[in-house]
Amino acid sequence: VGLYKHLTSKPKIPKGLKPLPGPKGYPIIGSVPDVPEKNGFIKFAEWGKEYGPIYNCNLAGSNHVWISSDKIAKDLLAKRAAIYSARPHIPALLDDNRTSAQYLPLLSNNDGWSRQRKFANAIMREAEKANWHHYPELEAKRLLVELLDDPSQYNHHLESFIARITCRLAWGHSEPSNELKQRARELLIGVSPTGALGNKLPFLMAMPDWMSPVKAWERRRAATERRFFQMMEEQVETEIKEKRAPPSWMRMAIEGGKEQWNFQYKDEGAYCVGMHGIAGALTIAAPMQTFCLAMCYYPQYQHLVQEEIDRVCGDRMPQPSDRPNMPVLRAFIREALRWRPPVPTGIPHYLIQDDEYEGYHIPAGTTMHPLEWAISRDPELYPDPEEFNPLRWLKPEYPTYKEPLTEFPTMFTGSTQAGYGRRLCMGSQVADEDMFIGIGSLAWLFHISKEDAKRNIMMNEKASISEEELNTGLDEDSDASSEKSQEVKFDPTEVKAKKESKKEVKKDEMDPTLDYSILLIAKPLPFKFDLKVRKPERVEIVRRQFEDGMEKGLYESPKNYWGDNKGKLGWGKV
Ligand code: HEM
Repeated sequence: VGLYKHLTSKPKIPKGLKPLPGPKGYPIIGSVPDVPEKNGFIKFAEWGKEYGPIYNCNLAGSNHVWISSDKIAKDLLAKRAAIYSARPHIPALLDDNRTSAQYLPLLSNNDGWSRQRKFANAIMREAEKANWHHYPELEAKRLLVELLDDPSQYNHHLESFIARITCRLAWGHSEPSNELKQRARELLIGVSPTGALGNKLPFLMAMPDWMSPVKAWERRRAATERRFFQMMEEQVETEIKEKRAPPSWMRMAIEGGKEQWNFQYKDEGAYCVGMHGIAGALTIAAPMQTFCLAMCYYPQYQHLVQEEIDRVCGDRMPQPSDRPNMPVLRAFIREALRWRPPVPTGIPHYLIQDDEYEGYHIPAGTTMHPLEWAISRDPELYPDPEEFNPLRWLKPEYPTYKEPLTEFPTMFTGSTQAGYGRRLCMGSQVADEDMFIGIGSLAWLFHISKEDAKRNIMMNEKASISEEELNTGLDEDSDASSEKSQEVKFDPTEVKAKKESKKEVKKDEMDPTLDYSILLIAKPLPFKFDLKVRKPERVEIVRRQFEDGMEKGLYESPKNYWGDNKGKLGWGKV
């Protein structure tokens, strides 16, 4: 009875204030049954239209507030950051994410968080000064060759591209990239509300391992992760002793030591570096895959980015110094992030003290969601928000247009996708560089289309993709050839409005551009498309450069860290 009373009790509303509106839900479980597992963020956005840009929702006894407006998110999460910067508890992890100083993005704003953010700032600035050691350009060559040789594994190659850059930044080597991808995937499952069962049924985490497979899975995940991070630290330590350690975040952690970074437990530096590796490994691959998807369904725009690349780069691959000269490429990237936000529900903040907003009461203990999906669909700011339309960043008649075009549009940095207030993403500059070079290189070499896709490119290796993705079906009938539309023209000096060709986007569940994975970071599920080489001479150029790099030993092969994977450590079943 006590538990029932606790779960069904409503917070007391101080005099003069109103409760936030929101769906009523059911006793105890609240609105859980009304939220579909797939694309739940669309349901939350619909409720935003029904109840307003800030509303309240009970989910299994805990209080959640969903924000669909950038202004409100800034008013609360940034301007009142002192009380809105903690994180909610994630039940499916063994150690308390808020205090364990393992995962910086999941820590509450305590000493561990300040210490690690300081370290993160330093490693990012240092790597940025060194132009990220040109790792994105180096890995872009390997990516293109892999796509030429085996396009059917495109998602594996795109994810490897990102993971290899992050591994090089983190530890100075690309060989742990497959392991990093798996670590990222497993942690993502562990922390996603739609991932590990322990997040839906927290009591499973209180049982002994033999009664709770989900707890045993988490134990193996956590142990494997710890050992992996330790091994990487040991490797860099040895290399430092032997004076052959490439620059890396781990090397900075070791050389600065406790004196500089004030790490409080033995593996803290290894975790902080590893966490940055993980944060980078999957997030950036999502917009890269979204870009390919958008090119298939909005073919009228692709020639714009190709023209720009040909004009600026000719037969060499894009490089970081091209950035000011390529507003169109930046606009495609910014639009891909807006159209399909990589973290559509946002990463939640947690309110530590009762608050009031515009006459509404928000009780302490509320989980606050900046709902990126809805925030990036504000029709005032983004007319026809469901359309992928890169011109909204390039033509003066759109509210989002900003000059000078040498600087705007920015890509990830400065977008709402990077979060709010004191918890702003630490990796936005890495993300910008990786996406600019990665997506730019794809558009430099390939024409992406669905039109001639005769083969099924769904033969993903198990190693490249998680079970939830493998299990989701492919709509064999979907074919973009019916989506042919006129090419759109864009002249940067043109001021007058022109009517763009419009394409109808189906908003029902069958819309293939909404077929995304269900975890916290959403990426398109594998889909059919065709990669056609645009200029055969570019193939020779990129192959030659890659072979040169191979001869110089610049490209390491992936390493297997756990042998047959049957011991206490290794890849969990996902
Ligand atoms: C396109 C790629 C990326 C996206 C969409 C993304 C998104 C986000 C979001 C939404 C947050 C939470 C912000 C908040 O709580 O208000 C975040 C935090 C964070 N991100 Fe990123 N991120 C990306 C890339 C990266 C990369 C490449 C790194 C590092 C190499 C990184 C490191 C972090 C860290 C450490 C935090 C935690 C900051 C804190 O809680 O204090 N992210 N990111």
